[in-house]
Order: sequence, then C-alpha cells, then structure tokens
Amino acid sequence: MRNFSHKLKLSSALLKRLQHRVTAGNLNSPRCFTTTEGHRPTIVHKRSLDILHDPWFNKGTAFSMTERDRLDLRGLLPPNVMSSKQQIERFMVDLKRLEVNARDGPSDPNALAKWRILNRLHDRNETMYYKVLIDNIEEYAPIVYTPTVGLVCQNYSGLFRRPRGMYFSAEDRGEMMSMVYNWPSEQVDMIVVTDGSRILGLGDQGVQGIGIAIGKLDLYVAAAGINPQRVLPVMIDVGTNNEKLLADPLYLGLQQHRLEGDEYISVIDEFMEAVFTRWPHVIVQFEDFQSKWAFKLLQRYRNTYRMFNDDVQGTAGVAIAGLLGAVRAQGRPMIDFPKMKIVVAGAGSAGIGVLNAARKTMARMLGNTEIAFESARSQFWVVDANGLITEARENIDLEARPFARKVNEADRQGLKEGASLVDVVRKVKPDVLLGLSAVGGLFSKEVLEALKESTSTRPAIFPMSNPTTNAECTPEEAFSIVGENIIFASGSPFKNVDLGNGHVGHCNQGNNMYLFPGIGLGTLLAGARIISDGMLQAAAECLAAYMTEEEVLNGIIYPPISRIRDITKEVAAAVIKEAIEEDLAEGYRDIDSRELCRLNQEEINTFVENNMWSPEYPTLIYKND
Ligand SMILES: NC(=O)C1=CN([C@@H]2O[C@H](COP(=O)(O)OP(=O)(O)OC[C@H]3O[C@@H](n4cnc5c(N)ncnc54)[C@H](O)[C@@H]3O)[C@@H](O)[C@H]2O)C=CC1
Ligand SMILES: CC(=O)C(=O)O
Ligand SMILES: [Mg+2]
Repeated sequence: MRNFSHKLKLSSALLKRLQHRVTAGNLNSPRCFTTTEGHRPTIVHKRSLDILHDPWFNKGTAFSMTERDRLDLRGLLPPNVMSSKQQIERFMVDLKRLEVNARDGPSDPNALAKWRILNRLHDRNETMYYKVLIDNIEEYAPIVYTPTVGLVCQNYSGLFRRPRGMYFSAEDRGEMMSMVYNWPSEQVDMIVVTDGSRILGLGDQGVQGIGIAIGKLDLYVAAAGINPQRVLPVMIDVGTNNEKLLADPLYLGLQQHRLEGDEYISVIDEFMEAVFTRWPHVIVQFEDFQSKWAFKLLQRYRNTYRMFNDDVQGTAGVAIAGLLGAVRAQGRPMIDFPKMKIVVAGAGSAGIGVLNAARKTMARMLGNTEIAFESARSQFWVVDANGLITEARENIDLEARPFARKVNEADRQGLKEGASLVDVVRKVKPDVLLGLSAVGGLFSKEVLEALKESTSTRPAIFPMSNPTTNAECTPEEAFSIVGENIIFASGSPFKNVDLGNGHVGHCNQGNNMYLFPGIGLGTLLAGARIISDGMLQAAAECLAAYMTEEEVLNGIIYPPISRIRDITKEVAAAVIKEAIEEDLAEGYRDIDSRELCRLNQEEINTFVENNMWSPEYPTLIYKND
C-alpha cells in the first residue's frame, strides 16, 4: 500500500477498504501471502522439523537466529544465516552447472535434469521456487511448462517422488465429497484439472497427465500471483486407453480402459460437486481433455460453475489476438480482419475453439447480424486427419459441421471433400495458415512452397501444436521457404531466426499461457458467478491491443514471456471490468459488487496489483492451536 493514495488520489474511504482487505486476508488465513506480506507476520501452528518439511513455510538457511529460537529450529540448520539472495545464488550455481556442456534447444536432455532440480526446490521451499521461476521466467517456463512438461508427463513413473495435488479415480466414486477435505488448505482459489486423455500433442497419458495441471498452476502463481497455497492440481483417473501404459507394471494409474458415457460423466459430476461444496468460490480450469469430452463438459458446466476450458477458450483468445496482430502487421486496421482467408489444420478442441471465436469476432466487426455471421463462415477452410472438411463428408463431428464447406463452394475453388492440405493451400492462397493438428512437420516443404502464392502481403504461419516436436513446422523452415516477410507464431518456444542479412525473423510464442492466468485472476477478483463469452473476449482484445504499432510492424505480435506478469495484470483488469459491466461480479472478500462497480480503470489496475502474491518470506510466529 506504499504511496497508494498519493499515486491514485483514492478517496480515503475506499483506500481504507482496500487496505482492510489486504490485512483481513492475512488474519483470516494465516498462510495467506500478499504483496504486503513481508511486513506482517504469519501465524504458524507447527515448529521444529515440521516447519522445515513444510514447503509453504520453509525458508531453509534464511531463518534468522531469533526465528530459529522462536520456532525450535536452533541446531537443525547450518549456522550461517543466508539472505534469500544468497540462497538463490547458491541454487543457481547448481542449476547452471548443467548448462556448461549443454547444447542449445528446448529438447536438450538436460531439460529434464533441470526440471528435477527445480522440482526438488518446489518440494522443499515454495517461496524460493517461485522467486527463481519469476525472476528467470524466460529461461524456466520452457522447463516447468511446454515443452519439457510433456517429457515430464511421459516419464512420470520414473520421476515421481512426492505427490503434488489430488488424485480422484474411478475407484473413488461415492467418496469424493469427503476426500476433498483431505486437502490441507482451507482456501483454494484455482484448480487445474485434467483426465490425462490428450496431454499437449502427446495423446493419452493417463494419470501421468497430472504434470500438465502442475505446470499450468506454476504459471498461475508466477504470472497471475495466485497464492501457491491456494492452488490445487487435480488428476481425474478414469483409466487410460494407452496400451503401452496399461502393459507397464510400473504405471501409477488405474490399469483399466477409460470409463465412457454416463459412467464417465458421473465421475466428473461428482468431482465438480465435491470441490464446489468445499470451496464455493474456486475456479476450475479444464485442461487437456480429449475433444469429445472437452466440448460436452464445457456446455454442461459453464452456466452453473466458475469454470472454463483452456484448450477451447484460452487458445481461441490467444489465436484471435495473434490474428488481429497479423492484420496490423500488414499495416492494415484490425477491422480488415473479416477479409482474411484462413486455413486451419486440426478440428479438435483447440482448432474448433479458434474457428468459433474467429467467426464471432468477424461477425461482430461486420455488424453482428445473422447475415454477417453466415458470411464470416466462408473465410475458413478446415482440414483434419481426413483432409478438407465439406458437407459431403459422412459423420462430420457436430462441432466441425458449421465449418464444413458447401460442395459447390469447394468445387468453385477446384477442391473436393478430403482434399489434401497442400491442395487447399495452393487453391485458397490463404492469408493465414494455422496448425492445431498435433502433427509435427505437417507444414511440409510443399505446403510452405504453396503458401508463397498467398494473396497476402505478409502471410501468417501459426504452427501452434505442442510440444516442440509436434510443431507443424519450425521457424527456420517457414522463414527460409516462404520468405522473410511473414508473421510466425508457434505454441512452444523457438529462438528467433538469424536471416543472415542483419535481419531477424521473429518467433512469437502463440500459447494460451498469455490468457489463462489473467482469465483466472480476473474472475477470482471480480467474484464473477460464471466466465462469460464477453469476459473471454475482453481478455483476447486486451492481449491484441497490448503490442505497440512499432512492435507489430516488426512482426512481434505477442509479448515476450518476460512480460507475462504485466500482461496478465492487464488481462485480469479487463476481465474484471467486463464482469462488472455484465453484472456478473459479486465481489472479492470484503470488496462487494457495489464497491467494485465504483472503481475506475486505474483503481481496478491497483486492486489487481495489490492482490497478487509475490515470493517474499514473511516473518513466522508460532501459536499453539
Ligand atoms: N498453442 C496453444 O496454446 C495450444 C496448442 N494446442 C495444441 O493443439 C494440438 C491439438 O489439440 P486438440 O485440438 O485438443 O487435439 P485433438 O486431438 O482434439 O485434435 C487434433 C485435430 O487434428 C486433426 N489432424 C490429425 N492429423 C491431421 C493431419 N494430418 N492434417 C490435418 N489435421 C490433422 C485431427 O483430425 C483433429 O481434428 C495439440 O498439439 C495441442 O498441444 C492446444 C491448446 C493450446
Ligand atoms: C498449451 C496447451 O494448453 C496445450 O498444448 O494443450
Ligand atoms: Mg492444454
């Protein structure tokens, strides 16, 4: 709260309320950290080794001598009291040792070793772990998140040491309502849940998918400042259809095929009821559910619970922001977006999510009428594993049906049902080629050669599939084949390309990580009843407007990950504002909806900032229960 009133000239009544909120948070929840946490003690109900073994409270060698006395720690630690800065220096020496002989590149085998070292730190000292992650986010996001998190999921049986998060399995039916009370935290703000059925582009990983929920929540803490004591990764194990895992005696999940139909839904229903009973204000992010369930569950829960599907809705927003950036990068106004011809490879949860959102955005720009919505449809050409989707296809997925081209439209373009991607690109000459297919190398030399005939002055190539090996093409391939004048965005990080003439081919990371943390934080702080399309749209528009004209003209359409905390703050503020406008905001803690409504833009920004957790050690005070 330093300089708060001075800076924003807030009314003293409002200032008091905001100040009270921060204070009350600490007192009500002794383990709650906030930005002002460093100045207020935290009450703990344990001492001695119990403290050292609790990653939420542990400070390791940073416990001061007086604290060591107060908490019965004297003698349990080496005598030299270290500052947190020294602790991190010592840790980084260990972590960096791995890099001495490391070759470049995200798939380097050292990535897994780095993950192990970071994970051990996560297990023993959360504050320090998040400090390392936040201060070095560019370097370690690719370790705790895509691409390395994919490798972690695939090798989970071997890597598993200490459990993290909760596991609900098909065997727990009827027990979930009581099981949920086994989690030690009284307050949970954010749950990321997966059933492991489609982890990144790696298919069914069964129980091993918990790694993705952990990785996403790491970003919630690092980017959105959600208190790490209030996040909960969840794995719902309904079996796996991955035969390799089923045959592996060391596999840690249920060794049975996946539940289907009503049996499956009843497990997810029971889980939702249990977590919302214990934590009525929690937000649940569905992650990496196979498409057939992703859409059904989203429709089933989105009007009842505070939930969203990151792959369907988060990805859509990030892609829209990127597509609008691609329009601006041609020196055209965003309103030209409805003129873009877009080829999408992949009609799963992510591809269809993007198509629906892009169509709606175009329709809005064209006047938001039925006719506008209908005409926007004709900007898209969708190719899946069976080629171009037209109305001639038998058994089209319900979600893909609105994007099936009419047979006569396809004919006019010289295309048939099931036409190959290269033929579609050759004939359509799209402005944008976007991949959410999970097929590495799908944008082959031929496909990229065909894109050279694009009618766009600056074609956009978005190989958005993860992890790195599943990217539809590399930036080197894109820039060398299609030319320098492209916009490139991939789902997993790549290094910029040296184009050899003093020019740099910029590699953007088009990943839902730029939106989901802000969507979650904004929803939390607004106390929104549900997450509406308008809130998601506001998040996407905020990201789209974040980059300056100059950056966009230089091909930079997304912020670097080093700015993820800043963009997340802005996205959260945009989400809150929209929730207020839609009358969905019920307030957060002791800031009720009326007070929220009175906040101006600057005050909303400050409200967000003041409720983001930072990794600072609080002073610990022991109190008997
Ligand atoms: N960058 C980002 O933020 C995000 C990236 N993704 C990535 O998108 C990919 C797909 O995810 P989902 O849609 O959930 O998977 P999905 O399995 O539901 O869908 C995959 C789609 O690709 C199609 N496909 C398969 N082979 C193809 C081929 N040869 N040509 C054209 N299409 C082909 C399938 O028919 C299906 O329609 C994954 O790799 C995932 O990691 C997903 C969410 C966010
Ligand atoms: C990024 C993400 O959510 C995915 O690849 O599934
Ligand atoms: Mg995902």
